[in-house]
Amino acid sequence: MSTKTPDKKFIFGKGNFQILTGETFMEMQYRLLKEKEFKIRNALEKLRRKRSVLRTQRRRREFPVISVMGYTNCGKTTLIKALTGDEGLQPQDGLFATLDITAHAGYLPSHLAVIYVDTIGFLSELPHDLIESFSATLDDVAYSDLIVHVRDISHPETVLQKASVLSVLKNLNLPSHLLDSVVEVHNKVDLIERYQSPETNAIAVSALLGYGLEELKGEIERTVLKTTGKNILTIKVNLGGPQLSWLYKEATVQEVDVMPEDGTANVKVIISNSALGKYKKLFPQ
Ligand SMILES: Nc1nc2c(ncn2[C@@H]2O[C@H](COP(=O)(O)OP(=O)(O)OP(=O)(O)O)[C@@H](O)[C@H]2O)c(=O)[nH]1
Ligand SMILES: [Mg+2]
Repeated sequence: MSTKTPDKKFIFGKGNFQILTGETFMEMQYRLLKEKEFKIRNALEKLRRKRSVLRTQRRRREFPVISVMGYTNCGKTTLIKALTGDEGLQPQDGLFATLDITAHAGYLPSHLAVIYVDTIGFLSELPHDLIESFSATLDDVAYSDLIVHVRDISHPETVLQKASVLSVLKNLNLPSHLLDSVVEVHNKVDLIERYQSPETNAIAVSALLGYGLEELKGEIERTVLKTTGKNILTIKVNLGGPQLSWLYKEATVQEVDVMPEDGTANVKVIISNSALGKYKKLFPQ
């Protein structure tokens, strides 16, 4: 499982500012990051134990949940492995390699932690009596924040497969915000010479060779920030007060720029609308 701390270069910012408690600024940031990592681990553990945690109100959840869907064998598990570095994942050549829904943590370019949900692959010729139980495994997708639709672009029937996936998605009664914001991924581009996507919005990747992953993460981040009502802001804080610790706990701190002269710092954060409201109430300017 990937619970790597985000890029130290960004997080640790400048200087080694001495805080009144005797803990250095670097030590404090390290401790706060550890606490954050602990929180992510807990959230994942809960997801594992109880899939219906996905049903806790979308808006109140701390980590955006991204459902990775697509036709069987298109490379969903390989892609999640590449995005999260989760070595426990086992892609396989064959139908229905993934038989249960699992959750995996990853980071987007601005250090936003997200949870990717690996789902069971679609198949158009699914026997009739199985369709219902297959759809039941996808019930919880309705509670995710974003759907990533992976396609095996090298498959001779890729267009039919897309149509079949979209038709199942339509029948799942998903909220319209999910259907309208699907990120389409064209996978296995390494098998096609000089691949040019006919769909302008699709992101071309090779999950196996790691091509196009940064572009995909960027697109996922932009869409997730939009759909979850999060903001990227720079907030000036007094290092003697509790603001910085609060932001580490309740938001995603991206960058801390310390001004040793006056004991303040400019803190770049990703923060939800609701956490921002709380912050303004707790720490009025
Ligand atoms: N050449 C190539 N092969 C890939 C790529 N991504 C995945 N594969 C291969 O495609 C096969 C299926 O990959 P999986 O990740 O298991 O596919 P899946 O969508 O999770 O499959 P199910 O769980 O069965 O629905 C494996 O043999 C992968 O190695 C890619 O970008 N390029
Ligand atoms: Mg799989």
